[in-house]
Amino acid sequence: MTTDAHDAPSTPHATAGWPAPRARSGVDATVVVPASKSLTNRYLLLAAIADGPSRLRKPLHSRDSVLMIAALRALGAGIEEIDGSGPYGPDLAVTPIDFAREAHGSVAVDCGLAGTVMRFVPPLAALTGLQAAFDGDPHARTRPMSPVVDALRQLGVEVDDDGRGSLPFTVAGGRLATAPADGPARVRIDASQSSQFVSALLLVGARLPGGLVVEHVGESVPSLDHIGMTVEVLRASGVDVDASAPSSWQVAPGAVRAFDVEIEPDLSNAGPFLAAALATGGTVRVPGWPERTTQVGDQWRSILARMGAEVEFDGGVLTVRGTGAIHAADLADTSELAPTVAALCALADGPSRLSGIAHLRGHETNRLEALVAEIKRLGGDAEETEDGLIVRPRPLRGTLVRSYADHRMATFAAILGLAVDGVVVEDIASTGKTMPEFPDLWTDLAATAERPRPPAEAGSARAKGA
Ligand SMILES: O=C(O)C1=C[C@@H](OP(=O)(O)O)[C@@H](O)[C@H](O)C1
Ligand SMILES: C=C(OP(=O)(O)O)C(=O)O
Repeated sequence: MTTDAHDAPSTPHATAGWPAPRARSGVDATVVVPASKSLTNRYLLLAAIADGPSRLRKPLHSRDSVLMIAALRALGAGIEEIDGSGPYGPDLAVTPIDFAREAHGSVAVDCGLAGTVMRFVPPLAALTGLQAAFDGDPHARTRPMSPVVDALRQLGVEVDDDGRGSLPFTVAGGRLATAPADGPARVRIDASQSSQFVSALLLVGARLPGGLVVEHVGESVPSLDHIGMTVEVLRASGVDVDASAPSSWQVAPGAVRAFDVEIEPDLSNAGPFLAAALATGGTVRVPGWPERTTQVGDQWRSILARMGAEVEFDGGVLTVRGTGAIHAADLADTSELAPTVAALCALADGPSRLSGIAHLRGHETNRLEALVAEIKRLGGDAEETEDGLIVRPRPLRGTLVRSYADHRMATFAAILGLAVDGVVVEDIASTGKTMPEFPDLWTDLAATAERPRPPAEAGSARAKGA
């Protein structure tokens, strides 16, 4: 289904087309992947409500983390860049918000297109007593928000949204951190459109004087791994979270312990690089892969093996070898991994089905619609189902692939560009949302395919730490 929206440029500021590098033989690279967006932004927010100064080591520096930092500073946290050990920028030192101080006045929060900012920060604003006006990119205004607004109203916080239930809105008072309580506050929300609605409330729950119970009512909650991540980072900071009942979470009141943490690489963003091994019949290694993680991107190990790769995990390095075959797949609940999986499906040996991802219609763009439109634009065949996609491989031809300001649509196009002549990616700068280094890393990766080398030599893209 191609719509008018999908024939329009992604953003008013879209960069000119980026000719995607083609790889005519297998890539052979070690890629140091920058830090996780989801972990960086959770730890930043927790540090802002912690009981003392915290440090984030090897954090992400991207548009989404910059927006989170600006929002937290506006609400009273101190955040400084300090010497770091990460290859992609300094560490971050965070001084928490002083909730004992009377807070007056109003602040503006730019959410950009960051779900973690637009969903996680409003409940924090409601803790402070400040009036906070939230807005974001044009498409941010269409992303689902009303469960956060509803939850704040259930907690007695005034939210002025002119009845829209979406950005822009103002959290206009409420001082949840000091509200009297004789038991946990309770909210009931429908989180079927985003797990971030639940995470947003759990993250601040311990700072409510009686704690917080969040109950979900409605269809199933998507991206459950991300709620697991929220629960785990809270518990690691000494917060008691009961997640034992289905669709219900209870956060006990108490201090959020200050921390010193090293952020894991972003395993979702590792996806396009690992997919390059399959798309080119090459080898890609990602060092620093955690032994244990709550990141959904750990699923690459099983997904890529099912699609035909040899996958090995040894000494903290994940190695993916393309075998020349890309098998069709029937995969459920791939969450934010889906655009990368869809690129491989378009190159696979038969039709694939992705299910359990209806909520991708509320991501940076309507990803189901966008993926179908762009696969078709490339000469492939795909269709939307109620909760996902069917992708039928066809011979593809190069063209300008639209990004819709969506970093994962840009990287989807880059993967196909490795295997198809003449792919041009619109607005490659959209990758700056979570990985500003993407164009350089990708160019380095593709160059390893062209380089003649003796069989024993391992090529390397930014092989720092490898
Ligand atoms: O909490 C988080 O950090 C995220 C949760 C998920 O959102 P949805 O539940 O809306 O899919 C994921 O897709 C997003 O990229 C990051
Ligand atoms: C859905 C995503 O982002 P956000 O955090 O903006 O929801 C994503 O990065 O795939």
